[in-house]
This record gives sequence, C-alpha cells and structure tokens, in this order.
Amino acid sequence: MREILSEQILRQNRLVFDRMIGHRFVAHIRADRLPQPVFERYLVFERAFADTAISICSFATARAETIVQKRWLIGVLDSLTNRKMAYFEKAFAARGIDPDAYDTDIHEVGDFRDGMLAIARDGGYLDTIAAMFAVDWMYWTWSKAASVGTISDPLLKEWVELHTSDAFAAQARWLKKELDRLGETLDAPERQRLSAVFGKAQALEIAFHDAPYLCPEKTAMLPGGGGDIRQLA
Ligand SMILES: Cc1ncc(CN)c(N)n1
Repeated sequence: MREILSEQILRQNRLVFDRMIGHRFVAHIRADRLPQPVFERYLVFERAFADTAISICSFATARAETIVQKRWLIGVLDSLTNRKMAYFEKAFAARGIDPDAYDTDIHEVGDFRDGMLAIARDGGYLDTIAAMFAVDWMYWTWSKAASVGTISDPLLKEWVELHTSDAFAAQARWLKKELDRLGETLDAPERQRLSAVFGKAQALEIAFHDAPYLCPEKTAMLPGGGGDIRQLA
C-alpha cells in the first residue's frame, strides 16, 4: 500500500521541519523569555504576512473545484480577515506599536511573502494546499508544545492559543486530509513536487523567524535606536 501523502511529505522534510520548530524564536517562547522587542517586530511582520495569507488562500479558493472546498476556504479567509486582524489591531494598540516604523521589506520577510505568493500564484490548487499545510501544521505543532508551559506575556499567550484553538487545529487537519485524499490519485513525481513545495515553505519560514532578531526598525539608524541583537542566544 502507498504511503499517505502527508506522511511522505513529513518524513521527507523531517530535518527542515524540526529545524523550524526548534528555531530560537520557538525556544524563547517555550522558555518564557522571548525578548519584548523581538515579539513586537515579529507581530509587525506577522501582520504583513496575514495580508499575504489572505491572497494565498484566495488563490486556493479560486482554484477549488467543489463548493465544499470553497466553503471551507472561505471560512479560513473569514478567520484571517477578521479574527487575526482584530488580534493585531488590539496588540498594536496595547503595545503602542507603529507598524510604519518597521521595514517589512527586509529580505527575510520579503522572500517569505514573495516565495509563498509565487507558489500560490504560479502553482495549482494542491501546491497552495501543500504550502498552507506546511505553515499551519508547523504552527500547530510548536504552539501545542509551547502551550503546556508558562507564557507570562498575555498577548503572546493569546497568540499561541490562537494556534492551539479547535478552529486552528481543524484548519490544519483539513489541509492534511485534503492532501491525503487528492494525493491518492497522483503519480510519484507529482507527490515529490508537492513534498518540495512543503520543504521550500519551511525554509522560508526559518528565515522569516530569524528576521525579528535582526532589528530592522527604520529608527534603528538613529541615535538611541535598538541596535543589532543577533547575539541573543
Ligand atoms: C509566519 C507564519 N507562518 C504560519 C502561520 C500560521 N498560519 C503564521 N501565523 N505565521
């Protein structure tokens, strides 16, 4: 019997997946010592990515063949556009974050945006599903692990809980099931190609999570700017 496609993909990308869920950003959350400036930069980059995620999911919705698929993806779009965006609005107000003070075009963030968007724009329905599975399965995995420990920052705790919620878990599982169902009919090279899409998305994620440690505030060049905190363990 053939291996389930998502299991093949996870097996073939184990190294890069483990590197991502072992990223220092995740390790800092799990140790309850994510530096506040890193979290705030991350939130600005995430807000920018949420915008891109809406476009990515819209490509999948447009290419979906059945109303069942479209209905599900529209639910994801609703959650991204309303629930997630509401979180950013609340977080920026609570922390006094001015997103315009940050450069969201630095290459680690820009490459993630452009790379993910290219997969959705240039690929087919299943390419986008594989890329969404890559990023959501990864977030669900590390968030579940992080949620068992103490997270002192209430906004960070809420962010992690967004990714352990029943709704997010259902989203990650739906993407997996969709890949497995449609993967049954695919030949080996096509399955391999989707596995490479998953690997590419993980590699882009690793660089994206390096970015908040690189201090890209536009104000960083000014006296009293934040400096480079790459040396943080
Ligand atoms: C960068 C990134 N990747 C994935 C997810 C989970 N949707 C996220 N919120 N942010």
